[in-house]
Amino acid sequence: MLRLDTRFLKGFPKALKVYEKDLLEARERLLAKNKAPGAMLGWMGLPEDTETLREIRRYREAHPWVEDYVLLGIGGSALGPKALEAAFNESGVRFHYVDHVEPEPVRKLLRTLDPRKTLVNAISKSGATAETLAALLIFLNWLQKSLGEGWRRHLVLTTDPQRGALRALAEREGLRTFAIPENVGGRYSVLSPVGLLPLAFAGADLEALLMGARKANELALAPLEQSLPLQTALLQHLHRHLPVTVFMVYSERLKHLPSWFVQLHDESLGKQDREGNRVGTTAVPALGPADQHAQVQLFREGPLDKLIVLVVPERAAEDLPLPEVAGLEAEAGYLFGKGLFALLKAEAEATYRALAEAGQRVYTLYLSEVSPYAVGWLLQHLMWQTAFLGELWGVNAFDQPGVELGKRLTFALLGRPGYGEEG
Ligand SMILES: O=P(O)(O)OC[C@H]1O[C@H](O)[C@H](O)[C@@H](O)[C@@H]1O
Repeated sequence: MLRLDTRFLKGFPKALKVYEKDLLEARERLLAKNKAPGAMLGWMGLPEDTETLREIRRYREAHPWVEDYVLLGIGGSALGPKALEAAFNESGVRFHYVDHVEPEPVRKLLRTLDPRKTLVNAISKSGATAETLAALLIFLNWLQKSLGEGWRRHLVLTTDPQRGALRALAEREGLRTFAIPENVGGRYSVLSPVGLLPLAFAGADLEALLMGARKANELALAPLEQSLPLQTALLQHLHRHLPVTVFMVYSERLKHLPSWFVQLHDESLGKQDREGNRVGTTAVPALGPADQHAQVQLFREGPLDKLIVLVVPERAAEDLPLPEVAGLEAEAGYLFGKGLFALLKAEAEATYRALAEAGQRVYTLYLSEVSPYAVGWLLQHLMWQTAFLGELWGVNAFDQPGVELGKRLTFALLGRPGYGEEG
C-alpha cells in the first residue's frame, strides 16, 4: 500500500479543489496521446503483460546454472533493475552492473568471474549507447575466448524489437533476446524485460510487483479524491517555483531507488517548453537515516528552496529487538527492548517534523512495507506523476533532446565516421 501524508502542507486540500479542472484536463490530454502514432506510453500497459512474464519465467528455469549475472546497460537500462534487485534478491545469484566505463573495476570483475556460471545481459533500447556497446565488446570477446562455441548460451540481449546494433547482432548470431516494446522509453522500462529478466534471476516475486503497478494504474485513472498520482503531481506542481525536489528514502534496501527517480524526474521534465522557457526542478537523492548525518543540516538551516519528499515504510517484515547490554544503560538504555525498526520509524517521523518546523515544504509517502507489491506500486505511481507533470508543465516527458550534443561530441572525439565536424 501507498499512503500520502500532507499534514504540514495546510493549503493542500483547498488546492486540490482549485486545481481540479487543470489536473483532470492534464490527464485527458495525456490519455488522448495514447492514440497518436509514436506515443511513448507503452509503460502504462506493462503491468498487464502476462505473456512476457511467462516467457521470462521459462528462460529463468532453463538456466539454473547461473551464479553470476552481469548486467551491461546504463541510465534507464540499469537504474531500475539495480534498485529492485538490491531490495529483493532472494536467490543468492550475484549481480554485477557495468554501467560505467572505468577499466579497473571491469578488469577486477573479469578476474573474479567463472564464465561457465555467468550470464551476461546487455540491455539497450537504442542499441547505440557507447558505454553499453563498449562493455558488450569486452564481455562478448571474453565469453568467446573462454567458452568457444558455447558462448551464445551465456549472452542474452534486451533491446528494441526491430532496430539497433543489438538486434542486428542477435539476428546474425542467433542469440536469445527479450524485447523492450517500441513505445516504452528507457526510464519508463523497469517493468519490461529490462527489469523483469534480472529480477527473475534474483528470485523476486514478479507477480506481486506487477500487481502493485496495476494498483497505481487504477488510482491514476480514479476520481481526483482517490487519484494518488494526480495528487502528488499537484504537490510537485504547486512547488515548481522551488528549484530542488529532494527524494529521501528511509530504507537501506531501497538505497538505489533515489537514483532511478532522479533520472525519471530530471530527464523527463528538465527541458524547454513550447515557448522556449527552461522548466524543471532538480531532484536530489537522499537516504535516511544516513543523510540525517549529512544533508539534513542543509535542509534544516540552508535555503528554503526545496520540496522534500520522504518515502517511509510503515512495517518491517521482521523487526530486530535491541538487547540490553550491561554498562551501556546511561547512553543506550532508552533503546533497550525496542526494535531496530522502531528507531527507523522514530527517525523518519522526527525528520519530517523538524523539516516542517524549519519552514521547508515536506510531505511523506508511506509504503505499507518494503515488498515487491508496494514498491511496484510506488514505481508506477512515480511514472504517472512524471507523465502528469509533463502535461502540466508543457513539456514532452518522453524525449531527451538535451543529451544528444554530448553524445555527438563523444563520437567526434573518438572519430566515429560522420561525426568529424564537431570535433
Ligand atoms: O537503453 P539505451 O538506449 O542504451 O539508453 C540508455 C540511456 O542513455 C541515453 O543517453 C538516455 O539519455 C537515457 O534516457 C537512456 O536511459
